[in-house]
Amino acid sequence: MAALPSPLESARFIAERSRDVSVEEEGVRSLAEALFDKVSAEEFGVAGWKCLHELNPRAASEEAVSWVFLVDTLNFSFWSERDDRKCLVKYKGKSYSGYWSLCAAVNRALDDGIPITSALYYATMTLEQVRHVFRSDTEVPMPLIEERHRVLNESGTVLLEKFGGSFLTCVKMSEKSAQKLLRLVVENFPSYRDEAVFENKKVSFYKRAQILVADTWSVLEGKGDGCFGDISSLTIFADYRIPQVLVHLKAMKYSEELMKKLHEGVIFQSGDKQEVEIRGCSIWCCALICKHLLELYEKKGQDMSEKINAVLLDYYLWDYARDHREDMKDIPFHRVRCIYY
Ligand SMILES: Nc1nc2c(c(CN[C@H]3C=C[C@H](O)[C@@H]3O)cn2[C@@H]2O[C@H](COP(=O)(O)O)[C@@H](O)[C@H]2O)c(=O)[nH]1
Repeated sequence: MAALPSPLESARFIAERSRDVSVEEEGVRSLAEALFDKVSAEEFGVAGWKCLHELNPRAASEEAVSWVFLVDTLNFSFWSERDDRKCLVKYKGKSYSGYWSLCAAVNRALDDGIPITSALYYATMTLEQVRHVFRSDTEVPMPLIEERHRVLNESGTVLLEKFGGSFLTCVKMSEKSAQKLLRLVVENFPSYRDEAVFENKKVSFYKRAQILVADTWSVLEGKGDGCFGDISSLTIFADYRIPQVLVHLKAMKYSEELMKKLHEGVIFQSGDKQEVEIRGCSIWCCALICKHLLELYEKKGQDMSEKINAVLLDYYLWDYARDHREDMKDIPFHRVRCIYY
């Protein structure tokens, strides 16, 4: 399979030609300055993945890696048409929405003795079993449940046939290279092939493949099989929350025409020109923020290349978006129904 341009090369290509989305140099600079003190905090580092999120596994075991693979295989499209009618999953007395509703449903199933993180189980799960495991505690079901069923069967079958049913085996084959693991995932698991065509050129985003590598790095705490020497080569993960927060923080800007469509709640198709511009510019914008942050520290004689990378910036911005929903309500997120993000 001929390799496509990397997500970073794709992002640069898109940002240089984008018409409805622009990266705001001044906004990038001031956001980097605003983040300057935050990045040296403990929770900004890889430890934040566990200490900030109660549903994430505590262990760094094979089972924890299997949890990550299952969750990131289903890590797409949680947004609801109406904010007052959405899928919620109750777990240990707390109600979770969006991405966290997925994690809550997985942990609920495990507590109920359902081996949901085992490829042997989800490779042959029926649609009814998937509906049961990922059932909502409201009348609104989790979106794209049929696609989730298909993707589970497909990924479980590949994991059994090629990696002995264990994603840790795939991780070990990457020999501590994030890029090699990314390639192994994209080449072997079709649902992770998050690609598009922009101005007649193939481009890649690999949002779920990259977040899978990042979450594997996080769950293994950057140690042992998860000690990826090239983790900084990953980009942010082009979902529907990061663009929203970048526009809110004025590092990125939408044209009036695009903003109008977003306010009208237009549903975009995966691969639409404006959708590709939103995703490509988000990746490029965050690459520039990381670059500025490193330069700001360099000026102070500090090499922060171990502490600042697109993965940690992404996690911070995504959590920020979660915690500032109310402040961001004037910036609509772009709506796509797809299995890629
Ligand atoms: N760029 C980026 N996108 C991310 C994540 C995560 C979950 N990662 C967390 C887990 C541990 C880490 O510490 C992260 O905090 C989910 N998503 C995407 O968001 C969307 C769901 O949003 P909402 O409807 O509001 O729940 C959907 O496209 C989903 O694929 C991330 O980290 N980065």
